Amino acid sequence: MANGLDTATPYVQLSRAQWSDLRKNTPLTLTESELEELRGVDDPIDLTEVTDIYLPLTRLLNLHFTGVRQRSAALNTFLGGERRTAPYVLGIAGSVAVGKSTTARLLHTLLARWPEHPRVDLITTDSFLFPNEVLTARNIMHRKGFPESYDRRALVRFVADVKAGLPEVTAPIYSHLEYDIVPGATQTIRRPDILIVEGLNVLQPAPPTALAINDYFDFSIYVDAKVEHIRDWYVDRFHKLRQTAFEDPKSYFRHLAELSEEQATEFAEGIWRDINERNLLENIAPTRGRADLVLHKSADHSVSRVRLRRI
Ligand SMILES: Nc1ncnc2c1ncn2[C@@H]1O[C@H](COP(=O)(O)OP(=O)(O)O)[C@@H](O)[C@H]1O
Ligand SMILES: CC(C)(COP(=O)(O)O)[C@@H](O)C(=O)NCCC(=O)O
Repeated sequence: MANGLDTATPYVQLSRAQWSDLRKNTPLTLTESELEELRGVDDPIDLTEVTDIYLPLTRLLNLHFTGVRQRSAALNTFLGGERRTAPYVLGIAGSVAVGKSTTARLLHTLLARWPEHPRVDLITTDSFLFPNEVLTARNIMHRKGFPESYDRRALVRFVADVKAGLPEVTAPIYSHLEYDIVPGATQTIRRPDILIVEGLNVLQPAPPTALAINDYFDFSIYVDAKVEHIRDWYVDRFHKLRQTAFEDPKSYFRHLAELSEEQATEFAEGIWRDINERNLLENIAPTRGRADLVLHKSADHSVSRVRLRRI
């Protein structure tokens, strides 16, 4: 039990210290100014967190990537002939405001610095939200982020096409500023070594007889924290956004820049309670057990323990 490795459960539980030891000799390839670029709004992540948490994680993913490549080479040998190796797909799940996008952007940068997988792409599932016009027509604007607010069929098709090695696969683009899909804008994924898919619902199981995006995942990470901490982070970030993004004339929330401090807190707590917390409890948290790795954050946003699934 002492090293978390000899329990009978499918999970290995590791303290922060045990996990950070698993960095071994993985070098730090990120500078303070690069980290500044990758950090999310109001995310206090520093280079110690990168060294202690993200370097062991990239070491694990690099080893796992190599294992998956070897497995697919074995299949190719069996089947004969030349076959293109499929991109390795990594899913990142968790609540609104838990810091998934910082995790995803950091892994995007760090993983691309390994010689075995220099081409890493990142997609966030908000690209597959229905446009506000459709959400309004379906009377589900207040359900943005819930499973039914996504074009799930298009999302599954997208991940399946990337995994199948299609030379170019396109996706729409969502703007947090405009709070909507950007009409006509697309992003193109061109056969990366690794595709990171980040979003609230990436671990949702498929409906009967269909496939889900996680059927195409090689590895998945759930970013976890106590609900009351995530709520505080959401409200704090809302205040930060009021002084930054919401001041932009293009911001969907520009009218909120005018609210008093108390009104803004009340507004943010309302959205948290009615939309994001509900979605977390009903749809997102129940998928945590499906993740290969859970990063558990404490009140100060730092990762305090890690759970790795070994079978
Ligand atoms: N209203 C907004 N305006 C601008 N940026 C936003 C807004 N809401 C969220 N963001 C940014 O969008 C990204 C995704 O946020 P979110 O879905 O809450 O996930 P997470 O906090 O887990 O990364 C974050 O980088 C966040 O800072
Ligand atoms: C855009 C989101 C649904 C997240 O999308 P994801 O990329 O995780 O699929 C979320 O950040 C959001 O805007 N939720 C709606 C409620 C709110 O404004 O907080």
